[in-house]
Amino acid sequence: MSRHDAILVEDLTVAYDRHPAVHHVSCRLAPGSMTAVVGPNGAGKSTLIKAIVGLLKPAEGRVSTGGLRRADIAYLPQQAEIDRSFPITVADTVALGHWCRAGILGRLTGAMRRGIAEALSAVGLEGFERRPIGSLSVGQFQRVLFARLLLQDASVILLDEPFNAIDARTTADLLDLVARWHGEKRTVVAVLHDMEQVRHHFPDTLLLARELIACGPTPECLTAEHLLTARRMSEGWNEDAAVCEPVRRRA
Ligand SMILES: Nc1ncnc2c1ncn2[C@@H]1O[C@H](COP(=O)(O)OP(=O)(O)OP(=O)(O)O)[C@@H](O)[C@H]1O
Repeated sequence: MSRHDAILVEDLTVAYDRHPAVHHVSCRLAPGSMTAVVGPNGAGKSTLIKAIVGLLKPAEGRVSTGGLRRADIAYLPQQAEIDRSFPITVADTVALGHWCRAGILGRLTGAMRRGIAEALSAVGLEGFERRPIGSLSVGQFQRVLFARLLLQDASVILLDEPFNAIDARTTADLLDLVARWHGEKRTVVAVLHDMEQVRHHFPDTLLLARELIACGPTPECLTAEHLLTARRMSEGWNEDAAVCEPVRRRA
């Protein structure tokens, strides 16, 4: 695991067809922090995560990932964005965690295979190596993706709605893994909808409604007042008319 400086988001605007989904957001995610990203539907949470990973380019502002290489940043997209019809085994899916580091031309060594077996055991899927991923339940597949994250050994781990449609038992097991990563001083950022989960497990929160409402210790961010502000801003947002001024000046 590589050490890194804080992740800095500075005056970030990310737009789709020039309509901003994230609007002039600035925040700092300290190394080793564990932050929940929350906000109403369509608030820009996934967009912010994708911009931090580098999958979306800023229309304005910038993201600095503390001197890390792309391989040091692990990203788990929403399950809905992952094609499970691809005929690939559990072992090969988990092995992708190695390829992120070794490159796809590397060979699976005996040590790597042991690593895969250990990671599967850690997520409660011992002996699942040969199963095709298409045959797994939603919860089992999420466990596989967490095993892959374990192998990737990244300094920064970004999770987009990791517990959406996941059963309570699996959620509890995977939350334990997230807490373990936090204990290992990795930087964890997770998009979440369950406020109780956030209050219980995430020391820091970033509340978004396209613009930043609050960022910092969870008890200070998740106040009734901030949540109301986020809801009102989200309801008041005009999808069609909101071409970002700085973007328009540039065009
Ligand atoms: N690929 C895309 N093309 C055009 N617009 C998009 C695209 N992806 C997202 N958007 C729009 O950007 C806005 C923010 O979407 P985003 O998915 O980032 O929000 P979110 O907070 O993650 O939402 P949810 O909680 O519903 O998952 C929404 O209005 C959405 O419709």
